Amino acid sequence: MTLKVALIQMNISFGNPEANYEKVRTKCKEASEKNVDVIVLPELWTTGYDLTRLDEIADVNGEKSYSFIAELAKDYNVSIVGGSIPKETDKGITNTLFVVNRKGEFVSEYSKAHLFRLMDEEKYLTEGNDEGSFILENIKSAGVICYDIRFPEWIRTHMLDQTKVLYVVAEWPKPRIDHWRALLISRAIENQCFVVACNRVGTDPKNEFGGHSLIVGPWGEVIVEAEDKETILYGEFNPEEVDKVRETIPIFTDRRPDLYKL
Ligand SMILES: NC(=O)CCC(=O)C(=O)O
Repeated sequence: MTLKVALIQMNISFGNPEANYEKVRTKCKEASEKNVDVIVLPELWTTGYDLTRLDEIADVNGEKSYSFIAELAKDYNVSIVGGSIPKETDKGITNTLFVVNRKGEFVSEYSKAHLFRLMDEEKYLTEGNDEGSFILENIKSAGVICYDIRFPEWIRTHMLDQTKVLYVVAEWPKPRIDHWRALLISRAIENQCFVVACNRVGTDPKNEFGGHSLIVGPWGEVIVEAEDKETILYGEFNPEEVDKVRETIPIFTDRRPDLYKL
């Protein structure tokens, strides 16, 4: 079975949720016309990194964004890895990814575990403490957020249970786009999984973002890759290929956790 995915590599209107909702609505409609199974959005797509105004513009309990995405999923008969949004909770504002299926039903949510100091996240956001594993389109999957990919032990934690697809949603700046590519390819090779990674483009007052959304296969091959312009990146792959790679080089059998200081 092949999985058809669409990655919405968009510019994000700084601190302007209404403009971003409208853009996401248009892009999801366009992607759904290609009969994709899964649509993926970038990190903090409702607000961008307008962190100093999160008290005003974060989504209370994530309710508005969640219903918006659930409605789109139902209308267009598509599963959605809904990027992430700033979610106002009792414990603070989290950078939260949520996933809905084709019926618009809630599948899972995950709050970014590693906050990125270089972009002041730790001053305005509260870190998550739970894993991002879920089943989507009958495939064992996981979703993490941007800086999380620099922590191979965290990604490995998600991969120990036959997970086949890792979704990554990001706002990754252009000056480190080589890291983005290298880290994603490394995570795919070392975990023998598909990596489906959606970045944003454009600028905000402090950063220029690098795009290069991509899909990597379990041998580390780049299946499709965007440039640094706004686009919808389409890709198709068979998640079962993971099993062949894991049989050929059985790293999950050969690993020696008894030796590792983790
Ligand atoms: N939004 C992010 O987490 C950015 C991470 C990043 O740029 C990095 O170099 O890591």
